[in-house]
Amino acid sequence: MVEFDDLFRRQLHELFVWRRDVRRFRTDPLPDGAIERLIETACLSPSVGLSQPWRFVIVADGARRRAVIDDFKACNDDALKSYAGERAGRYAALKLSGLEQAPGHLAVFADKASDIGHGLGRATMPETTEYSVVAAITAMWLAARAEGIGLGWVSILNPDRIHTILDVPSSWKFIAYLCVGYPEAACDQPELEQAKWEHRRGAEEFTLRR
Ligand SMILES: Cc1cc2c(cc1C)N(C[C@H](O)[C@H](O)[C@H](O)COP(=O)(O)O)c1[nH]c(=O)[nH]c(=O)c1N2
Repeated sequence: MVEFDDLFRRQLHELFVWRRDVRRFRTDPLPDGAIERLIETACLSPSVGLSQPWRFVIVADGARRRAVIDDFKACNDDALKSYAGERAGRYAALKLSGLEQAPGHLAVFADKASDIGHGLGRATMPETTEYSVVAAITAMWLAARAEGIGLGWVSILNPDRIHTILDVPSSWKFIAYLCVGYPEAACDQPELEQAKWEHRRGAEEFTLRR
């Protein structure tokens, strides 16, 4: 049986502290196989009924990547219109994706039609399929950071449009579009906090006792 010592636990904590959502990427490419390795790690994640509902699409085609970037721009323009006054100014100043610079684009879907796992755990909570995929993305996020690779989650996208651009099966539900690459800088504070958009709150604020 594998045991983990205090040094490992301290370093693991540092990994949690220094994992970031990255929007500012260097343009140099990732080593061959880096994204595939991260996908393999993600596949070790928990999933409802061992259904492994995650589906990954490595987006290398230039025209598809450009179409995703165009969709992001359109959705981000719409999002800006939902804010007014000073908040709109702040939103406009945010950098909310590294799609143009990141060498890696990775789309992640949940397969809602798969029989893997024989439905265990999903009868009353079918949404556990999507939860399982999010768990895998979180594992990938941390595994990437441990290798010095940054990952940025982009959700300012139209899911139907992404479906069409990537031409994936209709039973796949779009979960995330991830930018992958080397970050320009490391930081232990969320970028949205640095930009004074929102601040990180302590666990006590989100914990009830009954
Ligand atoms: C489901 C989901 C969706 C998104 C995000 C995250 C998650 C979990 N985040 C990143 C988010 O803003 C970031 O995680 C928080 O600001 C906290 O920062 P750190 O991840 O700690 O750096 C994110 N960031 C961004 O710039 N554009 C985006 O579209 C999204 N979408």
